[in-house]
Amino acid sequence: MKAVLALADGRVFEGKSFGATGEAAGEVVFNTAMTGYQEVLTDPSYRGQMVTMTYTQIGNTGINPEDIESKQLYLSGFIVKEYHDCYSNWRATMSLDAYLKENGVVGIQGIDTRALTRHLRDKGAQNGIISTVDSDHESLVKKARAVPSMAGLDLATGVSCDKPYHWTEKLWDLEAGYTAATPDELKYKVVAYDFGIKYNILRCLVSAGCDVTVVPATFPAEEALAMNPDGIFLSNGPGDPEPMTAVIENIRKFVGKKPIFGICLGHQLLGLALGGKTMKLKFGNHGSNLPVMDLETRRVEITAQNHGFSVDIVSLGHACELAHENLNDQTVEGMKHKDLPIFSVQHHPEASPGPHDSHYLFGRFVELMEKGKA
Ligand SMILES: NC(=O)CC[C@H](N)C(=O)O
Repeated sequence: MKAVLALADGRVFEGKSFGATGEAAGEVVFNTAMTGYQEVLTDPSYRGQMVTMTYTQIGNTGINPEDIESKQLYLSGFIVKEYHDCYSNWRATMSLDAYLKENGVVGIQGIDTRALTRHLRDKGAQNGIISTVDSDHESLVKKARAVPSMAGLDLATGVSCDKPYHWTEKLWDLEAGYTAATPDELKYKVVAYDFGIKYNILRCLVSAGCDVTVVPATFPAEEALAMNPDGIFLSNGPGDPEPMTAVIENIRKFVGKKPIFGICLGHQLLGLALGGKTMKLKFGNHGSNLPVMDLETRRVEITAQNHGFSVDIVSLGHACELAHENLNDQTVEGMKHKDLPIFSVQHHPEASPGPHDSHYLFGRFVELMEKGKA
């Protein structure tokens, strides 16, 4: 069946349908990871977006029940060059096509994803429509233009959990698979704010020795402080951080009281809570091969990223300093408070399926909590 992708600026790509049929809308972004499409599909931070993979063959490893990053698929469309229905992996239980169909995600295959990526890189990420029911270019472009802009959208509050819960699962082990931590392994009490949290972040926290209670985005700081945690964690999530004013106000109440660690949206919300500003980037960074320098050690790490917004470090004045820098576009990759045990990164140190270069950041959080206890 024919499928068409139309962008708001009038560019149109014709391809073939895979996954669910129908019509989907969202901001079109490109992801440069060569592996891990399943993690992309289940990353809540992609809510409201349609993702094109720059890697050309997608589907080869099928879908398995262990590599999901959340309870459902959040992106609204999936765009690939060459879909492979014949999958091969020892853990796979179904094909990507069947998975997208089961979850109602519209896909398009057989388009020139290199041309699409170059277009997005030159013109910037923009809204689009994938359709299997309308093939009229003019009508589709019109629909793409009517999609609301990502800037100004609070999408995170809607993907958060409803009530607090406890997480005990550790990182995956080749022989044992996923196992739960025993109480004696968990030394640091952490309240983790869920703005669309990825499972592997929770596993990294637990494997680093954290006793994790996950709480909804709107959970009052007073109640979190009453739990007497050793540290506060702020998660990744979709959308623009700026409209999340109540959440930002809530985060401010932890400053000076507890060690804080933020990842991606959590990092941006922390920047805003500390009085800084955020901005939308031209096309952002989405992939698992992005070089970053830790300015403290001068070590370069290859990171996984998925963001369209960024913190303006200058707007933070003298409170925070730049701690990590993106070596591709020189954007703010991490910051740390000059006087308080507070730090955050724009990239994803939990990176599942990898790279694991930035795993040490969970250790840094634990060190801050250990100092706080002492
Ligand atoms: N992965 C994330 O947390 C993404 C943060 C935010 N939604 C952005 O696009 O920049």
